[in-house]
Amino acid sequence: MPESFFHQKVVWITGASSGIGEALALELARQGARLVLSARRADELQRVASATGLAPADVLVLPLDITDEASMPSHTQAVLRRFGRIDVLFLNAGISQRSFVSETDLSVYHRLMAVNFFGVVALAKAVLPHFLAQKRGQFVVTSSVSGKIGVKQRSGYCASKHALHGFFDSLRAEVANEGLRVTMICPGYIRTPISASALDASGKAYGRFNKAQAEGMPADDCARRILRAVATGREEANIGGKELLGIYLKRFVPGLLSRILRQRPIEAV
Ligand SMILES: NC(=O)c1ccc[n+]([C@@H]2O[C@H](COP(=O)([O-])OP(=O)(O)OC[C@H]3O[C@@H](n4cnc5c(N)ncnc54)[C@H](O)[C@@H]3O)[C@@H](O)[C@H]2O)c1
Repeated sequence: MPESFFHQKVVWITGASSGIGEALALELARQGARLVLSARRADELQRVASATGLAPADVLVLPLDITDEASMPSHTQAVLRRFGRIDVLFLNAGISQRSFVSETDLSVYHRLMAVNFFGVVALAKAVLPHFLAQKRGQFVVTSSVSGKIGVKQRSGYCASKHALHGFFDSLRAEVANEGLRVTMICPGYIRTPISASALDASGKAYGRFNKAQAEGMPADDCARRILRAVATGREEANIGGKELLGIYLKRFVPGLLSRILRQRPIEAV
């Protein structure tokens, strides 16, 4: 990958306070990007900003709650006032789920869709007019293997990630001739604290670290692969270990995948 791709680019990352977003921030800084770091916790974003080693002029800490849809245009204006443009938008913030459909409160589905889908759509729509005006810009969306297949205890999470593919495939078709790009990232198991903040059946934090993530791909390795996919203009990239096999089974032998997923013990997910 030409590491110069991100040099001096203005890159906005949501979910930058932890996990994949934090790893993206550190690697992008190393590759010479200017960064906007967003998530809810200002102190954690400040910690990441310091860790990048960027000069204050090259990094903006912009706390936001992605579910506050109405505030996305003003946050976008704040970035434009500071840097004058946005080149790449990483729509990465997200939360997961650990609960069976039969036990899950409807409010949990609303929350998952608010964070993982409607918040993402709201920010993408706020930035879109700017991308169209400059006839350039790249949306990078962190979906998941769960955006391609449905698995136990993730009904709302899978639904929200599947929805992203429908929305952003449509957007890609609409704006491709305007010079805009959309890259969908489908990670498998990545070593981050995502399971700790996952919602249980009543919407409380699950609070535990799952073995699958603990033994997954290191977040910095994932971040480097994401950046390679973005720099080479990929429309979609699957990143992870043997769990990616599920995506290919779904495409070519869906009946076999369905049998495997039915028999899969809960502890393995
Ligand atoms: N870790 C994995 O195995 C894995 C696999 C596939 C996809 N993903 C996806 O990767 C993305 C990043 O997750 P991660 O694994 O780094 O987990 P993480 O929990 O470490 O990071 C999630 C980030 O999203 C932010 N966030 C959550 N709710 C928010 C809100 N309402 N407003 C603003 N920011 C909010 C968090 O503060 C955090 O910065 C998510 O979209 C997740 O679905 C993760």
